[in-house]
Amino acid sequence: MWRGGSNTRTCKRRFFSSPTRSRHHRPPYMLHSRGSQHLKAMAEVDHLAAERATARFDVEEMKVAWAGSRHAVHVADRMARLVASDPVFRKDNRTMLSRKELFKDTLRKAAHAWKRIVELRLTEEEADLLRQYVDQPGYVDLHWGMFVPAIKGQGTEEQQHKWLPLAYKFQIIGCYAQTELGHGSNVQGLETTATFDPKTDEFVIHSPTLTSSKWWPGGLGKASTHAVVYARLITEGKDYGIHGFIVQLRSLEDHSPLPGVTLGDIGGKFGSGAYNSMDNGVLRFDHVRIPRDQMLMRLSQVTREGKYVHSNVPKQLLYGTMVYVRQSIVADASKALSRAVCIAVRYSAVRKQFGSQDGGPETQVLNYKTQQSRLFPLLASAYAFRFVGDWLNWLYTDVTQKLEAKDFSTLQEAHACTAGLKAVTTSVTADAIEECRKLCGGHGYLNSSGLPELFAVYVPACTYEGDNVVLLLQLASGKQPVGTMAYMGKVQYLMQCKSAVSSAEDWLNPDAIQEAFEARALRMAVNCAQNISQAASQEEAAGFYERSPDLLEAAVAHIQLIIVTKFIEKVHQEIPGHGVKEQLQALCNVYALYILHKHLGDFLATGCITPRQGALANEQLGKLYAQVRPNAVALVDAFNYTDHYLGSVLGRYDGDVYPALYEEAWKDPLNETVVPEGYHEYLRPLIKQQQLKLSRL
Ligand SMILES: CCCCCCCCCCCCCCCCCCCCCCCC(=O)SCCNC(=O)CCNC(=O)[C@H](O)C(C)(C)COP(=O)(O)OP(=O)(O)OC[C@H]1O[C@@H](n2cnc3c(N)ncnc32)[C@H](O)[C@@H]1OP(=O)(O)O
Ligand SMILES: Cc1cc2nc3c(=O)[nH]c(=O)nc-3n(C[C@H](O)[C@H](O)[C@H](O)COP(=O)(O)OP(=O)(O)OC[C@H]3O[C@@H](n4cnc5c(N)ncnc54)[C@H](O)[C@@H]3O)c2cc1C
Repeated sequence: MWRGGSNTRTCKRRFFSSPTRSRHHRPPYMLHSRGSQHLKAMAEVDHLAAERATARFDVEEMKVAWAGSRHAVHVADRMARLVASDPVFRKDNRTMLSRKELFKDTLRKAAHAWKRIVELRLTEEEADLLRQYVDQPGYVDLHWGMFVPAIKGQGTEEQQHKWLPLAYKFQIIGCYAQTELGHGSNVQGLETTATFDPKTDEFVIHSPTLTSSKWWPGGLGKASTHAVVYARLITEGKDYGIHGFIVQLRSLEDHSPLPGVTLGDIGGKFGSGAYNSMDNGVLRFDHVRIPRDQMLMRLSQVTREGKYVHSNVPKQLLYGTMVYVRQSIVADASKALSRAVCIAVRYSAVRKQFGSQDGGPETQVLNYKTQQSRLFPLLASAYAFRFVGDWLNWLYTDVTQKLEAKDFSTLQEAHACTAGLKAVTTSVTADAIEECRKLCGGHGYLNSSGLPELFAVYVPACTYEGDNVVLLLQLASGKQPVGTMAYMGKVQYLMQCKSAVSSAEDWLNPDAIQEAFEARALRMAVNCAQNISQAASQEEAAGFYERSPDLLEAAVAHIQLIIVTKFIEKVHQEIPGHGVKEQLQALCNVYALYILHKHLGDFLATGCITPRQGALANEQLGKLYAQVRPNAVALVDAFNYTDHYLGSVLGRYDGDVYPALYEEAWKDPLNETVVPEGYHEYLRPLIKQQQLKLSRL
């Protein structure tokens, strides 16, 4: 009832472009020179072979651990290769396309993807993987990711019967129109109205103010024919708050807006290429009439007479589609992060700087301890997010089954976990992609590194589906010591326990880690509660408001505890494959001790550990980095990404970076002519003028 969608593991949401200007306009000397032959010969070398040879574990088995099963590896392999081998899905110069070209290319790719899905009779799992590997944000993401789930979760059986077959066959295209110009986070503050007219048995959908214009919905701007619109339900003169309605926006004959509907795209967004393939839209209604049965009536109904009836279920079930997407965003975080880390690790193994003695080899930058201390925690985080994402998917499935049986007991826990994990994993991932760009030095700033676009596509995840700060503040309400909060039941012990760690090796004990993280999270929560009651002698809300920055930090501590706990639990399981478990154990320790080191202030201020124990954790972290180093390239190989999906000259599997960088540069439109456009207009007159001046001197 609450979930809106299929619980297939969901992932990225992008669709991509074919280059329309991919000709190499190289100067003649490039085409026939010895240099060119040299580049060709170089391309046959696997520059990372030596790195792969040092791995102390079975990479194929690690692929299984990462993907979740042998079947998952196999299906992902097939879909990735299907996309990589199809010229329509080329994406190598997407950042050079104009907005219009990019959007048209997105439509083309989506149509082609659908054709292949139908021709090959792909399963839902395969189709979704294909969508991910096409890797270009587009209307289909919102159609499948939010429109369909909203109808499934909030529509009655009859409504599902009527609308879902149309959506499944793309006879209609839908989007999720909730956010308005004036309100996004505050859903209860939305202004669009849906007023019931008993005379005609219709709702009148209206945008009463400028700020009530729908603003942001993906797929709305140009593609969608329909939307699930969230509006204030008014009947018998009373406002019953926000409800969902299916509204047709465009003609199914010629795609023109229906009478009373004004809509368009909201304009260019951050970065080149990136999320600009998506038509985020604006929408206004001028007294648009829809039949009463287009209100999504699973949770509450309006009768023919106009009487409002609310089923005996929590009203927050209306937010179910958002919860569904939030859990899929957590699964996606590990994908985006692992892509960035894969690029940075491979490139760091190829790149050499300094350290040459008497003409000997220079040092691979991956050997610098500073590079390791910046990069390996991100590698560990990718694995940590992967496993916590799997767990969250399980939790989501579990709560959905309970809700079907009218058991609402785990609703709050599921909401808090999805909100908190969405906030923490997306914030860390966005920062980590930028860090990976820096880890790749100057070349990381080139579009051909893949990192600028990955960042630009990813960073709005910190905002959409709930601003991360707003979501973290949700954790502060309604805490009961159940599920992931169960440790709070040990309040007496955790408030006074002292860590027994006395050597660096002691930090390898999962119980020591677990206890320190539990004590820190609990003490921060208790401190907040005490401070709130002190700050607000009169009213709790005032104290909450006053101490909300501390609440944020306490919420992050709680979520980090969940991530650490789920990683530890994963490593305790049976994991087949030579050395696989040991590597995951090392990464789990890196993740936990890195968080401990980074947030040392919290652990010290709450008295969970001593400064000496903090120093020992850092000492152990250094040892773990040395352990990870020979396995680093193999650990990113285990993500099993094709070069097409990575889309990075720096992250190439063969590590043959320099010829690729060199080749890529010549594809830039600026290199289509040897003498640039504008030379005769602006450069030549300037130079000539200066020459003339000089000759007069
Ligand atoms: C061609 C190819 C074909 C391929 C076919 C393949 C098919 C495959 C199918 C799978 C595809 C999957 C694709 C997925 C891809 C998805 C891509 C998505 C891209 C992202 C787009 C982004 C979209 C959006 O951004 S939509 C808009 C999102 N907006 C928000 O998130 C708004 C945030 N605000 C809120 O959520 C709320 O307003 C909130 C929670 C901040 C405050 O709410 P409110 O004011 O009502 O409540 P409170 O007073 O704060 O709380 C009261 C009470 O309720 C509890 N509560 C709040 N929310 C919930 C909840 N959701 N559940 C349960 N409980 C909740 C809250 O904790 C309080 O509890 P108390 O106990 O009373 O304290
Ligand atoms: C790329 C993209 C795609 C999107 N797609 C869709 C879509 O398909 N459908 C749809 O309906 N919407 C969509 N959205 C809208 C998105 O869900 C909202 O932008 C998001 O929920 C944040 O809301 P807001 O813009 O109102 O931010 P605001 O709430 O205005 O945030 C501004 C600042 O205020 C702070 N803030 C707000 N409230 C509080 C508080 N209570 N306490 C402390 N700080 C607070 C925030 O932390 C932030 O720093 C999309 C947005 C983006 C960027």
